[in-house]
Amino acid sequence: MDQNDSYIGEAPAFLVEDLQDGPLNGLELKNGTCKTTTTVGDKTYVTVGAGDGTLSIDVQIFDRSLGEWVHPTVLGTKPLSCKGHSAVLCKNRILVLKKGSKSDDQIWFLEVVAWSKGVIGNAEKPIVISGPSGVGKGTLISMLMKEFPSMFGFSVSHTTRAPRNMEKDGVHYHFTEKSVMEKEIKNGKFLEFASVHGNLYGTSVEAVEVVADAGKRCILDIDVQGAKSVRASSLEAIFIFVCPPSMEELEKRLRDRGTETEEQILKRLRNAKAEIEQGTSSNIFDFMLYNDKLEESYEKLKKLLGLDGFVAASPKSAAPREINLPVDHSVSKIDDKIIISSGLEKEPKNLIMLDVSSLKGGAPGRTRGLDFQVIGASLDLHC
Ligand SMILES: Nc1ncnc2c1ncn2[C@@H]1O[C@H](COP(=O)(O)OP(=O)(O)OP(=O)(O)O)[C@@H](O)[C@H]1O
Ligand SMILES: Nc1nc2c(ncn2[C@@H]2O[C@H](COP(=O)(O)O)[C@@H](O)[C@H]2O)c(=O)[nH]1
Repeated sequence: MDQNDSYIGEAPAFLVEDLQDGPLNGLELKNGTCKTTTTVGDKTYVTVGAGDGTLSIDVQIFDRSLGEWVHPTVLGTKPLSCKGHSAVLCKNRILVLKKGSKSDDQIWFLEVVAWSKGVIGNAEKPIVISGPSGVGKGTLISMLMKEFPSMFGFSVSHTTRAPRNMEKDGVHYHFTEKSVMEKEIKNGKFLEFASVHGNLYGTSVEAVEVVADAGKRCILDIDVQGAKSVRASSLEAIFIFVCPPSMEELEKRLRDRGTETEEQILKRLRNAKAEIEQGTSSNIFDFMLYNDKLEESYEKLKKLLGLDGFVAASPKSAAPREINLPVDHSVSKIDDKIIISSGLEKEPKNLIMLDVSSLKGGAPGRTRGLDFQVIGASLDLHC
């Protein structure tokens, strides 16, 4: 272990020396370009990058009141390290700017302590569709995605159930071993998960965020327990419960679909009763949709999503706004503005002003609502 490595419970000598001078905020440490310290209350958060782009940026905490190092379990997808990074405290989160990284990988938030990727702009609220097995959720979602392919994207869940004949891994589900999924649940990969009809199902944070990253509105097809968990999470969504016209009709649809064994059909029908009771009586759902006649139900669904009379346009070619972050930069903060400046000493400074006044969402996943302005001609800006 060299002097740049950090120990759990013991402060490396060079860090103690740096930290003795009092709280440092967002400054890179003397001994390494890939380490920053940010102080929040009693704790100094040290982000450590390996610099080779393969390992992730590590987080260590120096508890100043105890004089001890803490190595926390950090939730969320971790950013890979890079040529170096800067950090600045804003709105109780640490904004980390990665040097020399791709435009969709430059801005991260460390939400004391979970990582969430910083994204320019906002996304429309995801739509959670729930209801008993066989009611027609998948059918309605397919119709919506077929008519509005550029508007909606599907959240591909993980499941431990076996694939059906026509189902493709990565398209309908991520089919996963139980032991793998249990480990991933422990690692904080899932926004929600539940045991449904004897198998594990879960929505990963990434499944929802990749859809929004592609500029589409995300649709989740999940059971009532999952909807309840999402409702309790930081993800703001619209919740729709799909009801069958009768239990007889639900049974007919399940049987006619021909994808389940007799035992599974009976299990799903038993669970349906509890789901309908919960779905219709709880405060989880914003809308009830009775799926009797398919075409009529589809029209109602479009209406409640504000899509009635809406003509599907061809995809807009609005390119995402990207910051071209200078590799060598310094960071400072004035109120809700983060000033990123580059340019050699005595040369005119190139400035990017990152506006964090409208931050939305947060860990786990993405922090949206960032905006920026470029002040200075020589910075490339892809707009
Ligand atoms: N309004 C409807 N009238 C008649 N049949 C329907 C209607 N809606 C869907 N179906 C049929 O019912 C069956 C079940 O539909 P679907 O697979 O979409 O249900 P689901 O709610 O997604 O079920 P699961 O939760 O098990 O995935 C399918 O064969 C579908 O074609
Ligand atoms: N809580 C979650 N429920 C999910 C998820 N993905 C699907 N589901 C629900 O499971 C049942 C059965 O689905 P099937 O494909 O086996 O018929 C159904 O009610 C789905 O809505 C998930 O990620 N989380």
